[in-house]
Amino acid sequence: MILISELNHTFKIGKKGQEKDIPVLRNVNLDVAKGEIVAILGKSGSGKSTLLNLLAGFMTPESGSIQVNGEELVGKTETEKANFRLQNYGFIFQSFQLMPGLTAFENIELPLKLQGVGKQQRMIRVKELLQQVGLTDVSDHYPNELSGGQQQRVSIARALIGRPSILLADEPTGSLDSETEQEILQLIQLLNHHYGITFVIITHDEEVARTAHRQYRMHDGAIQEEMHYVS
Ligand SMILES: Nc1ncnc2c1ncn2[C@@H]1O[C@H](COP(=O)(O)OP(=O)(O)OP(=O)(O)O)[C@@H](O)[C@H]1O
Repeated sequence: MILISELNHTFKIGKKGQEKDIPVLRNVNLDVAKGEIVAILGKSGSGKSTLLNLLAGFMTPESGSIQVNGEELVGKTETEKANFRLQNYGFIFQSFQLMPGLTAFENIELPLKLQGVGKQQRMIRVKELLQQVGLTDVSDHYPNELSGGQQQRVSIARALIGRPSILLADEPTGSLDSETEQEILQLIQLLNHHYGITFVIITHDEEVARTAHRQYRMHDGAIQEEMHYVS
């Protein structure tokens, strides 16, 4: 489903003519099968966000290949990449990124509204998602009237609105206490199990990584799959 091969990326910083190269990803290889939860672990600065940004198509790598659902992402135009994202990906962020002036229902509904989907269809789909993430009772609450865990549930429902096959999550439980973190991790597992959604989760939290089927660890821009031996 996702096949990243020989991916390299270098940032250039500093004044024109005196640029300095910052190599950030070195020969990264990674694969994610359909229906898997894969965690990418690593300390701050190891290159996790850069890898996620490349996988999302927000940046172009210096070299290498990123194939998703059989399509090569590297070389696509910005418009092609935007369409590709709409069709394949949903995003979850540490900071939820909800619109404060919209209710839970309206936040989830917004992407469909922007795509011009009719009211009747929007109602059906949003109600279905509210139920899936367990928020039916608070659908008319504004983000500041919801707990952190509930806000993250809204953002997960919003990420699912376009029926993506892959959710890309950047520290999805990073702003939550450990009890709420467990609830969100259980929701991720439920969505994976019942609806076959593939998850790529970047995190520095070993607890989060344990919910994944497989883990990769990044260190100074290099990546290695963690091996688990059963004694
Ligand atoms: N736009 C940029 N220009 C130059 N250097 C950058 C840029 N973005 C990231 N870097 C550098 O690349 C390295 C990897 O950063 P990245 O954000 O990918 O790490 P990370 O593992 O996600 O860290 P964190 O967990 O703190 O978010 C760091 O040394 C960072 O300073």
